[in-house]
Amino acid sequence: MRKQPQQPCSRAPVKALSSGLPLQVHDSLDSTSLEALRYLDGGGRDPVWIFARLQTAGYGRRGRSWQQQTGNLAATLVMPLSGNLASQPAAAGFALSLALAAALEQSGVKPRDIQLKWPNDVLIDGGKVSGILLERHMVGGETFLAVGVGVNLAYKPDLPDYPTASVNEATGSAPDPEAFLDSLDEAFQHWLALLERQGFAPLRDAWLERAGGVGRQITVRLPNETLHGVFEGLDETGALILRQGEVISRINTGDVFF
Ligand SMILES: O=C(O)CCCC[C@@H]1SC[C@@H]2NC(=O)N[C@@H]21
Repeated sequence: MRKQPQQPCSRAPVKALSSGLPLQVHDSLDSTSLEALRYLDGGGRDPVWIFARLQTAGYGRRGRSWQQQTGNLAATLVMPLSGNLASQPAAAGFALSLALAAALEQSGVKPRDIQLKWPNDVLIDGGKVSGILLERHMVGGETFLAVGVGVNLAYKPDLPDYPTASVNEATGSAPDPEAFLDSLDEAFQHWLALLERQGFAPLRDAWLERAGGVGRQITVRLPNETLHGVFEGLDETGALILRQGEVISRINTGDVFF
């Protein structure tokens, strides 16, 4: 029988998702990913999803802030980094992107309107509907992965830098965040199990089938420079392969624009 997770930092109720994974439910948190760190610091070791109805200080990749209002999804899964993920933690981001596409379809978003954008964004009609944040934590000699995910279910933020989307806008109704997380987790566990059985290749193939910009000219903004080239695909670690004339680069971090 699965052990109940320790709850060192909160008395948040714990439910079980359909997959059997426990779910901590918080009314309000600064950030589910910060709570994940507190969970580990407080001695928590078992896998757990941490979910907040309201998140007041969410953050994203490269230190950006992540706006979330009640009605949208904010959650972080803490899990030991083991198996194939240990050598390839980035695969978790591709597995979760694929799971997001499936959960969005289940919520009524048309498959043809859903597109994946490297590394881990999911778009509806070109607008960003979700973001994924992967963080590695070393605690007591063990390594854990915190997989944070935010999804615009009910509302989309108005951002100056890029277009955004919400499920509500796409389908006319907003799924319940906990129900959406249940379906997301189920699909995520499916892709993680496939990663364990067959490695990254089937995830890479499935991701590329739904990805935007493949085979086309794209722009990649890196911390210190901006590159233009053809998006050739992903390598065996999930790095983006960019061709500029005869020069092939493998990019591990950056923002892509189609
Ligand atoms: O696109 C990004 O930059 C990633 C955004 C990740 C946001 C989620 S919301 C749940 C979790 N808690 C956080 O503070 N961030 C992640």
